Amino acid sequence: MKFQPKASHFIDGAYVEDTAGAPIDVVYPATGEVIARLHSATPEIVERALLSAKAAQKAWAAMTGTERGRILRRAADIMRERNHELSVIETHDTGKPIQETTVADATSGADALEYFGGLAGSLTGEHIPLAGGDFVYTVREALGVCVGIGAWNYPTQIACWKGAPALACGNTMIFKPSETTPLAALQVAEILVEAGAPNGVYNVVQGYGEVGAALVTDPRVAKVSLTGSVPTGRKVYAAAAVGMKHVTMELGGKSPLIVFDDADLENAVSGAILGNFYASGQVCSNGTRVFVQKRIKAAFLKRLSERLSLAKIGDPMDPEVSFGPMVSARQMEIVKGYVARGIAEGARLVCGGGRLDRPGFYLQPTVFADVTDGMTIAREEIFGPVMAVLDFATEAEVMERANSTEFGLAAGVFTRDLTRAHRVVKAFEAGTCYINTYNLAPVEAPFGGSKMSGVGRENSKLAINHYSELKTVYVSMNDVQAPY
Ligand SMILES: NC(=O)c1ccc[n+]([C@@H]2O[C@H](COP(=O)([O-])OP(=O)(O)OC[C@H]3O[C@@H](n4cnc5c(N)ncnc54)[C@H](O)[C@@H]3O)[C@@H](O)[C@H]2O)c1
Repeated sequence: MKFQPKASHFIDGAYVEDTAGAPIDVVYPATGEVIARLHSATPEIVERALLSAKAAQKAWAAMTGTERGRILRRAADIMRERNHELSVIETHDTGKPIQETTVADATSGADALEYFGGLAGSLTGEHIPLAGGDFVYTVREALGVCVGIGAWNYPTQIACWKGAPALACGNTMIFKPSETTPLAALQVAEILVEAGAPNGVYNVVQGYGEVGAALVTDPRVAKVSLTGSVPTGRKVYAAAAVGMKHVTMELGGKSPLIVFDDADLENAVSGAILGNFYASGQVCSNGTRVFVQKRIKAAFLKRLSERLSLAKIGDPMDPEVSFGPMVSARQMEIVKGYVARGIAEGARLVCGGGRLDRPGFYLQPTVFADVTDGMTIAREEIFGPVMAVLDFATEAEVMERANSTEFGLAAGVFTRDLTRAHRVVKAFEAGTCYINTYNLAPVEAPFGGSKMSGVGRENSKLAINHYSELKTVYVSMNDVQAPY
């Protein structure tokens, strides 16, 4: 098989196999063909990974941040040099067009390795002067062994967004990719070793939910960072709480994108396309509830339909193709179910809605109009190429409706009125907001959700706080005053 890795897991600097684990077939979403067969980690494999990560951690943390950072930055360089090869793997793992994976996956992973590699040498505590010459200093310390658990939409990016800050702070990591897309993280592990990371610093174990659960509950693990759905997040957060572990939760969303009638229409349509159809709609921060002010509704829908007809749907390895298949038959069926619910509940199908007559898991880019707040497609995360367009009249009304959701990952507004834009953003109950654009996630900016969409932030300097803790040291310069 063309994409068969040397073995399923990467532990202590080497590939490791245990065929006793349940099989994991890797399916190329564009054809349905099995391109690799891996095995879920057995308890022995999980134990080996934990021993390896635990054993490597102290020495890794004892290196200077500059030394650790140099390794991460070297890994970033290797990832960029191999961008094409890595993008081909990512496309086969996920089905995302090579046009997308070339610019948004290994490159985004490399950005994280470079950024946190750059920060690693500057991680310090502080000095706090007190009365009488006493003082406190704080020491920024690694947490220990961190577990990263990934979703299937951005396998390379997630492996790096979690690994880079964890390693920069002196932690070691065990990363469990999604069972749907297990290939990319192995490449990240190999590259880190090639760049000079000591054995055991970054390990990859494959598996289904129970492997993730075994890692989360192990007492040797200090922190868990999950990217996944809200139901999984609830379980993982609860399990981590038993051991009082640190957590980062990057979960799902049903984000609002508000288009006022003074917006630049072409930009607003572009934003709605980026926020609904990139990666065939399989993006957590997607603005899937598009609120359009009534006066421009017809023009917006007309232009949106015209622009969507320009999408080139097809073989994701064709560099001209801009829209590929869903990640799996299962996900495609889930999304088809939502399309049927949309129709049954009275939404108006403007375009798409069907499966393409070709092998693979292709659904057309789909737009519903006249969607109302109570409809299933306006309430639940679909995680596919389905946009719901809702009408609104006033700002006060739309803000109330936009926030009326348990989710709070992202939100966006298109308007030429800057005062209104900032007022709207202030009122959004969401972690990541956009004014006159959508879905950009540069490594320099914090990314994450409010409400049920998550806890903590990835990227930016803030991620350092989530992968380290401060030790407080009180130093007395005076005699000790005891009462007796
Ligand atoms: N906020 C973000 O940054 C972000 C990014 C990408 C995807 N997502 C979300 O991820 C979801 C889609 O991904 P998915 O279907 O892979 O999500 P999922 O929740 O089904 O699985 C996520 C990961 O958790 C593991 N897992 C499942 N049960 C577990 C358990 N009990 N203990 C430990 N691990 C367990 C899975 O094996 C997988 O690796 C969507 O909801 C999407 O919004 C969020």
